Amino acid sequence: MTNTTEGGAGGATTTLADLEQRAAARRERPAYGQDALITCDRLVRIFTADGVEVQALQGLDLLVAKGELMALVGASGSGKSTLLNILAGLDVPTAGAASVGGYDLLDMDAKSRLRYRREVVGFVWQQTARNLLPYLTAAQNVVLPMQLSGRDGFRAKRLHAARATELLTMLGVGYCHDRHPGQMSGGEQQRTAIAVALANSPSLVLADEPTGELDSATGEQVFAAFRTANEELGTTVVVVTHDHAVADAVRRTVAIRDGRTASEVLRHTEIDEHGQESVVAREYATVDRAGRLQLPRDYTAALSIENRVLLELESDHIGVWPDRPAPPEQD
Ligand SMILES: Nc1ncnc2c1ncn2[C@@H]1O[C@H](COP(=O)(O)OP(=O)(O)OP(=O)(O)O)[C@@H](O)[C@H]1O
Repeated sequence: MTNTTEGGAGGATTTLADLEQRAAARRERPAYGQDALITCDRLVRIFTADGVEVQALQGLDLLVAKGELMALVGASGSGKSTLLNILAGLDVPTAGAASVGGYDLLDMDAKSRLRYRREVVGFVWQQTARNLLPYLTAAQNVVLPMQLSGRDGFRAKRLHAARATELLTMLGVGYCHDRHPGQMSGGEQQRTAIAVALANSPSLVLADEPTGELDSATGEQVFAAFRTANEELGTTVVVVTHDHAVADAVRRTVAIRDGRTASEVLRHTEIDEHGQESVVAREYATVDRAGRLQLPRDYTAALSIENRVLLELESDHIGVWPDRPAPPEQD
């Protein structure tokens, strides 16, 4: 039997066998985010302050693969810190789904939340003073999270001390081993903070504006330390930043607008016919799970697009046209 239906845009004929094939392909498609380290699926976070609701995240979708080094950017108030706090296990979303390394961030009891925060994720804050305890040396600061995660005894102590030395050296601040934060520069403190975040070998390190308080040369050194952690240890790194030098130095920069991922820039290296290497950046708009797309504001403004557009499906692209009033009918 060959039932046929008229297809949508092109009016092509679809057979029953085609439909069965499509249904089978859909069944076999891997689940959303199956291979990702971070999966955010229609994530919502609503805050209520003085009886007023603020929708900080409004159905945010994001996948981050294991081993990525990526940046999150966006205007003030777009929801970046809210997302980072959720991924850090410090805040709980109102709705949607979020998981990191198999931990469901909406459904963790107090014990697993503590284990998650100690062992799966490391965090570096913008304020250097918030990252380190002032009365401990750099090495003691790095040892602390290892002690807190429960391993103790003489052998453990030796291993902790050796790991602290190794991490500080790897990040270029081995010479700060016995210094207190007050005896270190802002950049040295931030690199030590990265060592602290890496102490328990987390899969993920999150950083909120880690170069925000630093001059550009020092900021570059701190970013280089994140890159070292990513390349040497394979740690996935997500950095929220307003710093163009950081946003331009990663392979993937995701922009958040009004609590949703709006666009992303992907960069790759190309080699021309003379063997010259150059980094090529392409900007993409994000299509969410429901097929929604945010058009860039300057594009909509340039064509005076307001509340609707005409769409035309072509064989290899979709045309988006401003809605123009129909010309007056001729008598
Ligand atoms: N605890 C809270 N209570 C009430 N509203 C909040 C709370 N935290 C964040 N918000 C609101 O949620 C929205 C998103 O805030 P968020 O801090 O995530 O933005 P952001 O993109 O990190 O901004 P910035 O770049 O200025 O740090 C803002 O409107 C903010 O005022």
